[in-house]
Amino acid sequence: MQPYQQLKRQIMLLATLAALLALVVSVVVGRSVTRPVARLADAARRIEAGDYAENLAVAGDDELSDLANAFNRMQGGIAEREQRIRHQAQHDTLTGLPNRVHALSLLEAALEHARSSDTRCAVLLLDLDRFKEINDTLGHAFGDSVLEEVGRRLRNAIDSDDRLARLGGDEFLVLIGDTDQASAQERAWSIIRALEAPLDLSERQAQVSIGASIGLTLYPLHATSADALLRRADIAMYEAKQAQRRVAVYQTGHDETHLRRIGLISDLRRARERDELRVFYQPKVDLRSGRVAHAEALLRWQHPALGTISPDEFIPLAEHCGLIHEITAFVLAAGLQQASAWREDGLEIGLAVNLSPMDLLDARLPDRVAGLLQAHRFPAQELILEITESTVMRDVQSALITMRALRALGVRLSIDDFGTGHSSLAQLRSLPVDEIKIDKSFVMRLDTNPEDTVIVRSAIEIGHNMGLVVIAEGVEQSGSLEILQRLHCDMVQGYFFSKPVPAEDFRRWHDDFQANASTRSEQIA
Ligand SMILES: Nc1nc2c(ncn2[C@@H]2O[C@H](COP(=O)(O)O[C@H]3[C@@H](O)[C@H](n4cnc5c(=O)[nH]c(N)nc54)O[C@@H]3COP(=O)(O)O)[C@@H](O)[C@H]2O)c(=O)[nH]1
Repeated sequence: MQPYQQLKRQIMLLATLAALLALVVSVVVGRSVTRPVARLADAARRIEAGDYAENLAVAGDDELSDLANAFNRMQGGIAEREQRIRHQAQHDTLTGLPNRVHALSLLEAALEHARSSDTRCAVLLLDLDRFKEINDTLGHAFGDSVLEEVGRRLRNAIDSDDRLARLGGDEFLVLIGDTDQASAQERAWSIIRALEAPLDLSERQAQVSIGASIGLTLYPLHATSADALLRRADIAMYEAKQAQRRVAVYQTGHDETHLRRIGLISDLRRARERDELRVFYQPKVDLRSGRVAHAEALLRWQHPALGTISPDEFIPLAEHCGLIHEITAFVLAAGLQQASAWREDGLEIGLAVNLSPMDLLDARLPDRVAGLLQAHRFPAQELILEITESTVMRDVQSALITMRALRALGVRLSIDDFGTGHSSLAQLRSLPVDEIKIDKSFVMRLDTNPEDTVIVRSAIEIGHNMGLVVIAEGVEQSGSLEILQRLHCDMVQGYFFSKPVPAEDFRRWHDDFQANASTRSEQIA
């Protein structure tokens, strides 16, 4: 029995040892599998939380190491894609510059820095001139190339500490830290100069000239919040554009004008469909025949709340917001319809219509004019289009293309506001025009200001030497009329004859004028 008991104890001992060994082995094996799996689970949680900083340590070359390597590659891929998405959300795809959203956070950061370091910073809002025409006439792809090149020029023009962004469309923002007004203005001018040379669009084998206007505000002088600084920079930019000053610093108190402007722009978009636009007519009188040669179409806006708005105020707004082509088309159509109706009714006069600077850069204008002349069966030579001298001189080459195309239709052209645009005689001689209109600022005080007589006399001589018809506008007094007759001016226009009036009043005025022809010829002759 004893040997049996001993054997049994030995078997029990061996069995216990075997069981213990199995337990130890299973714990060791289990740990070598669960530890890496737990580390992978931790890494997955980090990635989920957006933390891609740490890679998993990889040792050995078993299946678990392969899995860890795959995890690291996946983490790298996600990090890269996330970085790309973040960059795309904050940058403009065309120029690669920070976009509006990012620009605002850059501005907030710049303001925060200026506040904490008690320094000043400047906001420069840049808007390209003529970009809309380039886009409209040469196409959006061409416009995109222009924006890319402008982005490159601006990058080169700014200092390394400045921040540059594209706010959208043709609007760019430059932030300058730790600066003062004089230095910021100097920087603005160097940016303007950088855009002066024609843009070389090599991929399109084209060159295009484009200018810019910059509005400037300073923190904390002009405002302390990002929103107000940007808004006031926009006000200054508009003023720079209107006054053709290129760079303007915000002037305190100009916000109300800006608010009225914004309101008017939004109302102007609906003015036509609400039937608030009216064309008035003012006579252009031929001094030799004593007859009315043309009726000049002058637009009026009858605003339902603000009353009559002057074209001096709303035409620049229409140009700014891209409505001017629509407005010009409206005046041309309404004027031609009215003048045709008068002609059918025995009143054989021509029509004069004003073109705005932007119309002259619109390559589609000649076709539109041709279509309207045909639609109203109006003789082309009886239509005279008035273009201001400064408009033509701003971009003579582009203006010439449209002017020649209009002239080819038989339409006549007049240089309006003559004497104010500083054009040289050589430039004038090269223009395909038929008439010059001496600006009213030289004519209105002709009877009392001898210096004006000198200017008007030389303008008449210049016009006649070039074989052009000369008209003087702003004739208010009989004394001025007499001087113009003595100086052999061909035509006159002004309140002395009639203010611009609605079509029915014009017709009545004209019939009276004709009926009193003999009395008048004594007066005029
Ligand atoms: N592109 C377009 N421009 C237009 C259009 N309609 C008008 N305008 C331009 O707006 C400016 C102001 O025009 P308006 O208030 O109509 O003034 C005209 C005349 O009333 C004024 N005038 C004429 N005679 C006299 C005068 O004896 N005294 C005096 N104080 N003012 C007078 O001059 C304006 C005519 O200007 P002009 O075109 O130079 O002949 C003006 O620049 C208009 O051109 C439009 O449809 N499109």
